[in-house]
Amino acid sequence: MARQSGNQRFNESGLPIEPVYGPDALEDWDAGTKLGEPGAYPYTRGVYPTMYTGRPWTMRQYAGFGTATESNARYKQLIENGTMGLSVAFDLPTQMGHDSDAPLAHGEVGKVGVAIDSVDDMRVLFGGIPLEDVSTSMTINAPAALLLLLYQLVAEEQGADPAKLTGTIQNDVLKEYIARGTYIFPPKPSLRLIADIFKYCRAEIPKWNTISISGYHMAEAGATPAQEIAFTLADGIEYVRTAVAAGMSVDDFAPRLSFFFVARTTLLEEVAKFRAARRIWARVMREEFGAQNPKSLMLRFHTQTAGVQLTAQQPEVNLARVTVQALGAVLGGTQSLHTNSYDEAIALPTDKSARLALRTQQVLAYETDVTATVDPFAGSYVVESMTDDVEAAAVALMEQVEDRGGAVNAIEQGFQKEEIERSAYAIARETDSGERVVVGVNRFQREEDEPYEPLRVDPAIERQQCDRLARLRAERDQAAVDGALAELRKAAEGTDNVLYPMKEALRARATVGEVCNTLREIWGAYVPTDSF
Ligand SMILES: CC(C)(COP(=O)(O)OP(=O)(O)OC[C@H]1O[C@@H](n2cnc3c(N)ncnc32)[C@H](O)[C@@H]1OP(=O)(O)O)[C@@H](O)C(=O)NCCC(=O)NCCSC(=O)CCC(=O)O
Repeated sequence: MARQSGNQRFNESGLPIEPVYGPDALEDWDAGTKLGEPGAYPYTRGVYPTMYTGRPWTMRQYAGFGTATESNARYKQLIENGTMGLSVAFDLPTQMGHDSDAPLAHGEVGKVGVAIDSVDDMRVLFGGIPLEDVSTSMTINAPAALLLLLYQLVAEEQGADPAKLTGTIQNDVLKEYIARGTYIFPPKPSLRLIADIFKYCRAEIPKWNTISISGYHMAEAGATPAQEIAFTLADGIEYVRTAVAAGMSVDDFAPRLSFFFVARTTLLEEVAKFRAARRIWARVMREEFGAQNPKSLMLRFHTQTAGVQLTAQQPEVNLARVTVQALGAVLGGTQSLHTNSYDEAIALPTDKSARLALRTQQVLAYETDVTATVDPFAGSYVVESMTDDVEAAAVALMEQVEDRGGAVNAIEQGFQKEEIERSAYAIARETDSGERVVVGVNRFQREEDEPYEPLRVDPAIERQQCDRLARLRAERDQAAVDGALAELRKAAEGTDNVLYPMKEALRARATVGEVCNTLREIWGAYVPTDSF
């Protein structure tokens, strides 16, 4: 919502927003250079010439909880309801590279996602789902290589050709240091691992999107739209530099970089943000990195509607919020979309709320006219002006990151985190004072909400998962596991690609925790230098 100071109103990025925009707003504006054609440089109008007139975005609902068996059932239900791609949520122990029976995992098994300890669990997770035919996103970062290899192992067991596998691993560790927190190793070995993943995928799984460079979590932590894209693109630049320094040519990996942003209820600014992000990335890739392949210049992105804007009070109102947020993502040209369930501010989505969230996307895709024409806001006085404004603000922030020596150095100096904290504090202050209206929270409240029965994860799941692990350790060929982990250790100490020995260890049924612990012993664990 627009904030006001005196007579001047400001958008979420803190930039002035005028009550009326007219031709004078675009006086020096040149459609040829600012817009180009859809599917052509600078990709302001979208990455594909036909966009949704050719094919709708991928409806990709993020899901996963409890054991692999329960999550498998949810995926099948989503597919039956018309979801177009899978998106796996892992529990915290898996995300941190701990087995379900590790002391640190206690109380967290299966809570915020599915618990995956070994290839046995992965086989159950995708049982009955032909992996050659579905595209799967996995929200996994520090242990991304492991989960990707487990996926490949299960796909191969199904008889799939790895060259045909499509999907995405999040694999974006830099934003974990800034906003999300599931890092394991320090930046240097983390970046080396990411370069190993880029090389491995190019050789073995060439259609896989190797990373999902994410601003979503920064936005959820309070980043403004300009900060969200600036810090995300700055992380992207760091990854490109890392891969180039590791000996790859930019066009060998850049076509498989992907991005992930939030969509807020401030629809006009969000559309401007997506368009600005595409323009900046295309320019950076062409001018700074000399990319030649058009696919290297295209910023392809997934969007999730803003969870932080959902309220526990009067939760059905969230359906309206999610619709507006999703509409912004579509008008901004997203490639893939997750719409949150209306009950997500309270608990894990129920079957019904998950279905309603997907139905929201289907209404937008099939009952409205926004898919009938590409980039409907092109030439709009206000949206083009805002696109320029958000772009300029983001570029200025990216320069501040560069002045600090790039994304990693800026992270080590606490720059991005401090900037985001400042924005989050401003939002909290405005909400408390009522300057920022949140329907049902600081205006239009009700005395009593209707009763709501949330979905809860059964605590017995942890016991079951520990029993599975005990069985696995008793059954497997321990000498084979030890030998494979020794090979992995050797590669991690040297410069060989770690993914090849890692795959053999996982095939021999080494667990996620055992593989990560082997790497922890060599690479150490990251300790944040927090200024808060
Ligand atoms: C690139 C994206 C963004 C989208 O990939 P998709 O496969 O869905 O879409 P796509 O690449 O655009 O399209 C698939 C294929 O169709 C083609 N295609 C699509 N539209 C076209 C058109 N109009 N004309 C011609 N071709 C077209 C593309 O070229 C591509 O083929 P080719 O490939 O052959 O060109 C990917 O990375 C992705 O799916 N990301 C999802 C990430 C995600 O779900 N994250 C959840 C995070 S959840 C989270 O983190 C929040 C909570 C937490 O903290 O845990």
